Amino acid sequence: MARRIYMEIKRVGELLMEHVPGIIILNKREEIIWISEMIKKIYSQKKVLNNRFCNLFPFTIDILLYTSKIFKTPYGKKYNMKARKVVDEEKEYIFVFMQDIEDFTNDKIRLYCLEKIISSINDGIIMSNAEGRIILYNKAQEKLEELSGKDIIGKYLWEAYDYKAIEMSEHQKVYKTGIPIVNKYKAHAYKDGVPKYVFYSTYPIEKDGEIIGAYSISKNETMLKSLLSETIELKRRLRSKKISKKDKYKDNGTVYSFTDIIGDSEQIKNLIKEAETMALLENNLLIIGETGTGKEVFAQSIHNLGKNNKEPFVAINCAAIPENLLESILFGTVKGSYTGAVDQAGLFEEARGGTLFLDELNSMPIAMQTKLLRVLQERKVRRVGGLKTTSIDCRVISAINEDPQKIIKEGRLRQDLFYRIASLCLYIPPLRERPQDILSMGSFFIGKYNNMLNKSVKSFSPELREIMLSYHWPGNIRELEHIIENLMIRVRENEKELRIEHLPKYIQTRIIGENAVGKIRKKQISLSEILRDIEKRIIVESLNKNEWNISKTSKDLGIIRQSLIYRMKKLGIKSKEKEIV
Ligand SMILES: Nc1ncnc2c1ncn2[C@@H]1O[C@H](COP(=O)(O)OP(=O)(O)OP(=O)(O)O)[C@@H](O)[C@H]1O
Repeated sequence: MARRIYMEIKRVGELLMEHVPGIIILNKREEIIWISEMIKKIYSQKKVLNNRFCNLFPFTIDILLYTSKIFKTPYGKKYNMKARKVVDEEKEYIFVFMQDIEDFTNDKIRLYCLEKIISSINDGIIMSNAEGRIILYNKAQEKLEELSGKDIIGKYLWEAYDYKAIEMSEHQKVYKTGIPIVNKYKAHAYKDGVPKYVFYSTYPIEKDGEIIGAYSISKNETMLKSLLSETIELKRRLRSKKISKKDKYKDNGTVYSFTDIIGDSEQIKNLIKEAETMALLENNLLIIGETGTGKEVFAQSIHNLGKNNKEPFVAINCAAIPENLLESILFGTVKGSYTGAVDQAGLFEEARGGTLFLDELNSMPIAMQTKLLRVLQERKVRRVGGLKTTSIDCRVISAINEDPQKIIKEGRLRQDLFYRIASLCLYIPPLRERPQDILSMGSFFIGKYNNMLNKSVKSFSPELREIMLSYHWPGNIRELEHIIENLMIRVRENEKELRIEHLPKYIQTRIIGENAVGKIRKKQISLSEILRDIEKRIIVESLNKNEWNISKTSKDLGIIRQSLIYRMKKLGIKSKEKEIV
């Protein structure tokens, strides 16, 4: 019988070894009856078996049953030790577990710990892979969207969220462009027809220069509400103190004026002239332009040229604020109107005498648009929960990043509100329609990062310039700056020219791929020419990088010398190209 139980206990020990490799089994008299392979590496089996535990270790079993202890071997290795009692057929056994502390750096354990952390944090996390399948959905996200991770992990995003088109998936957008989408407030999930709004940002996951997926972090709205109120309160206090006069515009809430606007194209020059005229009028103004085209830059410049430029410029991004909070932020609150509400002026009151800039107005929910329209018509505002009305006395500049006619047709922008906010209209064309500005702004950003990073870059390589001119710049100037920043980080201190190879791989694929496909589509060039062109470009870039040393270049490209020489001949690469690239 005893033998059977011993075999059984030994089997349990072996099974447990999968999880904790260091196991010692003791009988009731605390004599060691079995040890795992890992313990055999520390002590000789002869010395250990049948010996009493207290002869070998500095702790009593009673202590280890009660709490875990760190044990240091004579060689300096540390183990975490704990004990558990097992009673079987009235026999008592004690299992002592020894966990290598450094094991915590093992991938398996690290992964386990990360999973624990992800499931216990307050922020919602959802992650998808390259195909758009959901691979992670934590508990907090379940709470926010009232969906179950069990049901949706493994599904495509568009299946899980019932999107009408794959393009509606922001994760896929981020995966394809590599550009994060930040501070969104939107509902993707619906419970019994009720939208589950979440406040979130989506980021790409980059590994070895390639994007392999995307993830979003969603915030808890209640917490966010109090944070936002605090931020607004802080801003107000800062503004009222007018801390510094060093920056010429600091005390009115702006940083840009027309002199900061860069661009050599006729379009931008005309636009500045148009905007300068509009600055002298006091009508409400609508600025239309894709994301990152400089709508806020123009709005601030217009304010600073206007006669009320000493008064505040107050900006709010309508897409970033939860719907029920937007109303209190714009119109203000009266103490007690909801839990935690204080007597607080809204932004309309804050902007008195100056300008209120409503960015991404097209994201404002329709119900809120109705309230805004009423305020603009009556030119009076009433704080949430209050009875008293206050006259409003500010210029309203709004910005939208979509075609107004289209969103009116789709019912996302009230037509009457559009007429109210768009007495004057300024349209900023996308960067791809003003190629001259791509280069002038590019040079401006080179200068900016030369200063910041202590580098002395002078220009773009001809290849890079060509690619930049034919890329379609969906993120406009913001994206251009992001790309130049990436180039400038990677270019070496002694280099004078930015080249394609200075870009991370995922950006290269994004901009080169599109360039090539664009040319093929326009039938300007055949696929084989494109491939030849890319091959030539990569080889010449690498030759330049390696100062035309054939051995170094072939190593760099991962091909043998002979193959490199053959390809150079085939592609007509001669060393004179050193000067032209
Ligand atoms: N003409 C310009 N000259 C200099 N910098 C510019 C110009 N246009 C845009 N920028 C820069 O590009 C970035 C984006 O500008 P801005 O925030 O004004 O764009 P936006 O159109 O308001 O974007 P969004 O619609 O996403 O709010 C800023 O860093 C700004 O400094």
